[in-house]
Amino acid sequence: MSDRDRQNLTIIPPSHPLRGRVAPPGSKSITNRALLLAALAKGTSHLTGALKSDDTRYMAEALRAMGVTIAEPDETSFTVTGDGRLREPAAPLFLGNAGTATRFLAAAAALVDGQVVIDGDEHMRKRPIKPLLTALRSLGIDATSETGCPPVTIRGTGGFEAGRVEIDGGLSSQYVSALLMLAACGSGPVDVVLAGDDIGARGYIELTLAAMEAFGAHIDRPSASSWRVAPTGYRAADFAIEPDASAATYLWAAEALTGGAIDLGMTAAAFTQPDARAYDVIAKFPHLPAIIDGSQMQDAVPTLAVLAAFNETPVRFTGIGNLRVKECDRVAALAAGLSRILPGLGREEGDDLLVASDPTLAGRTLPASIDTYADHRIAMSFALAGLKLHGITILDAGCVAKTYPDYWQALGSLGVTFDG
Ligand SMILES: O=C(O)C1=C[C@@H](OP(=O)(O)O)[C@@H](O)[C@H](O)C1
Ligand SMILES: C=C(OP(=O)(O)O)C(=O)O
Repeated sequence: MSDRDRQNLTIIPPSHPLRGRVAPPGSKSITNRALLLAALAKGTSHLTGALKSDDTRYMAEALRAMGVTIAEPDETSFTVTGDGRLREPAAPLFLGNAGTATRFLAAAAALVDGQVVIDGDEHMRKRPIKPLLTALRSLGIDATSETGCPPVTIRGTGGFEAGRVEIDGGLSSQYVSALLMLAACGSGPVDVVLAGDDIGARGYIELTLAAMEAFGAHIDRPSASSWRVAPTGYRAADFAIEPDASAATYLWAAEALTGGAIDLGMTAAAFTQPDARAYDVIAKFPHLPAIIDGSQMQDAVPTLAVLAAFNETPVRFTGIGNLRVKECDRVAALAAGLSRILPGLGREEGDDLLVASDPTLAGRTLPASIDTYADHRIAMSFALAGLKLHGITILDAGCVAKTYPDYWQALGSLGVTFDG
């Protein structure tokens, strides 16, 4: 099927362990950081190993609309030429449901001398951005939204007041990353300081700092919750993007569930993204721990939750409150999808997800249509259930195009077949 099809797919459980070689696509998180940093740099940057998917296309298109030249020499490369400035776009920037693009550009738009409207689809319009706007305003930037979610209007003056900015990253670490990337373009040093709840996925901040440094930024770390960013701006760089660790989790889980061997072309230890932590948890299957704290590997939680259904013993997922403000309410979507397979298999308790687990599930016929709520991770994780059960249908299977357009082909290359 093509990337854009919005069709339903029934997975036929393979009668053999999944074996073969599948290289996951480039990291979404790193590609969208690199695109922005390269766009803010003077000169030409070559990004290789990049992801080409809905989320990165939205980012690239938005940057083009702000005057950046972006060529695509091949399927995994971008050549980005900037002059250190972003220009006022002629129309609102539409960013679909790409959280990274939306949050990162809402901050970077402060560098435009003019007005930028940042908008997304109906899902993005429910994802909070107010803490980021509050922080931008404290830097003297005119940033508003009527609902606390996109659409957002930034009326920039081409710069901002350097100084100190506090940010509450409790709902999304992307707010912190967005401010950090903006901070290097100030007229003086900027202190970015965490306020309120600690951020869940700290690993994403490390990814941001590493990408900034690769494009010439200087960052001091006076404490575990503050960063001093020097006013260096960015310089063009040749930058290799590693494969996507969240995408890798589906392959690791497929391997564990079927007793197969899938060669991803790199070891789990070689990833710098937070979701690579899931590898060690998946390796324990079918003896997953009774409690899994998902806070530091949030995007891997759907993968782990579906795997947990086939575990020997039940699993409680904690630290996942902000999964409710991702592409959909993932705590609710996981509980609903699991319970569609077998009533009570998944249950919400506060913000925790309880997976009842049933080691006798494998091999059964349990017809279930899984509503994906246009969420790529719900589609990709429930496909794993279809490797062991007859009758699993993924609705709107094309939504995987957000971050892994070739997902179904990848499973197909391992011998999985589909109806639909
Ligand atoms: O910075 C990033 O690249 C990301 C941060 C996480 O989001 P939150 O910080 O909103 O939790 C993660 O879920 C998202 O897929 C990518
Ligand atoms: C939460 C996700 O994406 P984003 O916030 O970048 O839209 C995700 O990819 O699981």
